[in-house]
Amino acid sequence: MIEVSHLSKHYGSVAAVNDLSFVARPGVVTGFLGPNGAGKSTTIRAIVGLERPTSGSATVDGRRYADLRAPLQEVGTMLDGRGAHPGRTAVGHLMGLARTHGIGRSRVDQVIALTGLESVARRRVGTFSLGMGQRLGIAAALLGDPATLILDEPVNGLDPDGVLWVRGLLRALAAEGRTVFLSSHLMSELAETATRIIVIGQGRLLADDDLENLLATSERAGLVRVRADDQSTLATAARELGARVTTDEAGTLEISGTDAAAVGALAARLGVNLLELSTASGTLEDAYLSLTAQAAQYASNRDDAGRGATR
Ligand SMILES: Nc1ncnc2c1ncn2[C@@H]1O[C@H](COP(=O)(O)OP(=O)(O)OP(=O)(O)O)[C@@H](O)[C@H]1O
Repeated sequence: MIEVSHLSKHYGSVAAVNDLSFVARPGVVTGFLGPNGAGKSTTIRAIVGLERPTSGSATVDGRRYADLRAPLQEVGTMLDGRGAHPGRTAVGHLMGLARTHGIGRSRVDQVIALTGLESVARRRVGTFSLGMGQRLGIAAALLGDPATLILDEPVNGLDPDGVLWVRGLLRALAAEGRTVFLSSHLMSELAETATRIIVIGQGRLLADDDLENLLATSERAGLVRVRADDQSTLATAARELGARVTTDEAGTLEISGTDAAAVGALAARLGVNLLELSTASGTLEDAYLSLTAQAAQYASNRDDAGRGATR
């Protein structure tokens, strides 16, 4: 379990992380999301002991990273897929890490097999594609069979097969009871892999919720999309019943304030033939954009209020 409690990190006058608290639980894939500069890397670096917090704390299973007896066996991290020396082979890199932690050759072979690197295990890391480098980073993170995994952008550079493989692997690792914490700027990817989402902006917590709940807050959730042979008659009637009707770029009607069954029944009463009738599900992207827009609005109101007070 990862616990971040009232964590703040200031660089001079910049508050990279500002009184941030959240918990990433075992058995769950937790996604960590935020715009560029939101403070994700700083938070992750504080969790793995690479940054000293200005105040607050970040612990793994109740202990600071620096106090872990065998970090590799407790927390697997992939902060940079290209962490290995280019002149080393994949197996050489993993053996080097394994030796410092008393991990045997058989575990090295296991993680090489698990990450699909058998055919390139003896190639120099400098010749690896971005995707192979990511697989090697994941292999290194798994080496100590840790209960907690922290992965920064794990699907970066992977081909579609690789992306599917990472999704399956991370879900399986969480299903074994591990804490899986990953950051990604690919929202659709996070929505496919994580079931809990933490969103930060300007160093502060914006949301910490189950994916399902976040998706339900998306403005598009429940929007009825319809194409028909006489859209203007249908649109007028729907508006008269109090629904809000807009048209997307492709000419499809998007109706809110009602549901698909009611729109279907209305069309039948009017004698309008439906060509398509569906209900849009929310996307993480929508939910995220509305959260970050609210945060920007709040910040600008706060700034305005501050300016007003000094006038
Ligand atoms: N060593 C540092 N010195 C000064 N400022 C820093 C330092 N590291 C980060 N910052 C600043 O802190 C803020 C948060 O940066 P951070 O890298 O944690 O964000 P991020 O969410 O990881 O962004 P990205 O998605 O772009 O990697 C930014 O304004 C950044 O410029």
